[in-house]
Amino acid sequence: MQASPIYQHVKHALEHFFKHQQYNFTVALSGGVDSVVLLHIMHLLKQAQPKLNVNAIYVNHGLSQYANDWQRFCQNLCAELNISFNAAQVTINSKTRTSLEAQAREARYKALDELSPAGSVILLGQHLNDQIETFLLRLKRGSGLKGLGAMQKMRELQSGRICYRPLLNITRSDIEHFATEFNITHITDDSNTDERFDRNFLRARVVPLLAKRFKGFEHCAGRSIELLQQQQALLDEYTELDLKQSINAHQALSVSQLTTYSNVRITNVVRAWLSLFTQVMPSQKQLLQIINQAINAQADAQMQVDLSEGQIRRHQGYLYFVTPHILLADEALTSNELALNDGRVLIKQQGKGLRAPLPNEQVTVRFNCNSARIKPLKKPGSNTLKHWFKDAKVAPWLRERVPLIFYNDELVQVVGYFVSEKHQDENGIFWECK
Ligand SMILES: Nc1ncnc2c1ncn2[C@@H]1O[C@H](COP(=O)(O)OP(=O)(O)OP(=O)(O)O)[C@@H](O)[C@H]1O
Repeated sequence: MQASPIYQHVKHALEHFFKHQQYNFTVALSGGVDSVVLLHIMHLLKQAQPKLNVNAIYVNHGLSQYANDWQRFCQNLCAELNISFNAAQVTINSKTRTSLEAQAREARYKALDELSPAGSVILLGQHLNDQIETFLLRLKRGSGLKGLGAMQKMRELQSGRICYRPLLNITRSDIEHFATEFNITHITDDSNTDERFDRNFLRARVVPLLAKRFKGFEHCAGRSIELLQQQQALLDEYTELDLKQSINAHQALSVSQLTTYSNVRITNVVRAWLSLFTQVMPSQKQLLQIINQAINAQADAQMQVDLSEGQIRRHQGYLYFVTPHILLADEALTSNELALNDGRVLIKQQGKGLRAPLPNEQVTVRFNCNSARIKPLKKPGSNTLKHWFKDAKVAPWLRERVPLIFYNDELVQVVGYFVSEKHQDENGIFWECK
């Protein structure tokens, strides 16, 4: 086994971790041939490298009638190899197969992260054919450079945990040969052969056809994917530089800086800027609309482009991403200033206004809460904000920009207009917006 190219490959791949004194690994064990082979290799590596700590986790999605059998299989295998084992039970309730797979994946990573010992690297069994199938699925969807780059060998989860795919350059058939040669038993998931599903169709029909016709196709495709990843990494570095050049301290984007760039570079930096605020990228059409309005509209013209999670506004030569709700961070209780996303600043002043918040009152600033109620000082009775705005003849398009100060869920100040009678204090505080 030690002489086999797969063992040598994984050993070589992990040396990078050993160099950094990282010896703790958790195998994400599904019972399928890929992760089972990976587990055997880690078991062997442990003999050669005594510092190595290996454990395994099986995530039981409860989706297959065999899920518990697979769990038992994994548990027995780990007992045989003297590798500590854990299983996590997750619940998935989705209707379509695509969203089901996505949910299962998300739940799986979360469970793996939660159950893995602190600091250990999670090892996943995806191989070169998984990678090519992912590439082809993305090609079918019309993805760009990033999407076609498919899976990264190394990935960092939100928590900072590292996931690593040491078999990503190895073909499925090499893994299967290894298992046959060394009599390694594993489970087979029948649902992987149903060709109504795109990945299975690519796996059973398309990739074998290409591999038969073009010698070395899988490795060549793998090399192309690695090149795409490198080019994306390079582009990311340049994008970072452009973004740094183009934004100010409030993360607003300078229109005059944009105009020094070519069209593709503008589109690229606007996308990168938007990704600071939202995961949902606008369509190509919306993006062009933003760029056109930002650059071509008269300097004093109002600009507003609505996106799903906020609006793009222009103010004194800068673009702002304005979200409807801005929550004050806890430290804002003591801090005297808050920069709003549209370039204005909310400043806490001492004087006639509100009593200070109590220790159990969280201070937040919100926008667009027309149905919130308040009894303003020197006004008759309590009513909705909509009513008081109307009463004070505030133009409708200005109302949404008025910061509203809440103590917990109670509206206490309509900045620039009203203070709550119940919360008033002659020697208190008030918020001003500049
Ligand atoms: N139930 C499971 N428990 C633990 N690990 C799992 C489980 N299912 C899959 N894995 C891990 O994920 C790897 C990839 O599995 P598979 O190809 O079935 O998942 P996938 O849905 O394609 O995931 P991905 O989106 O990450 O490619 C496996 O080799 C294994 O390491």
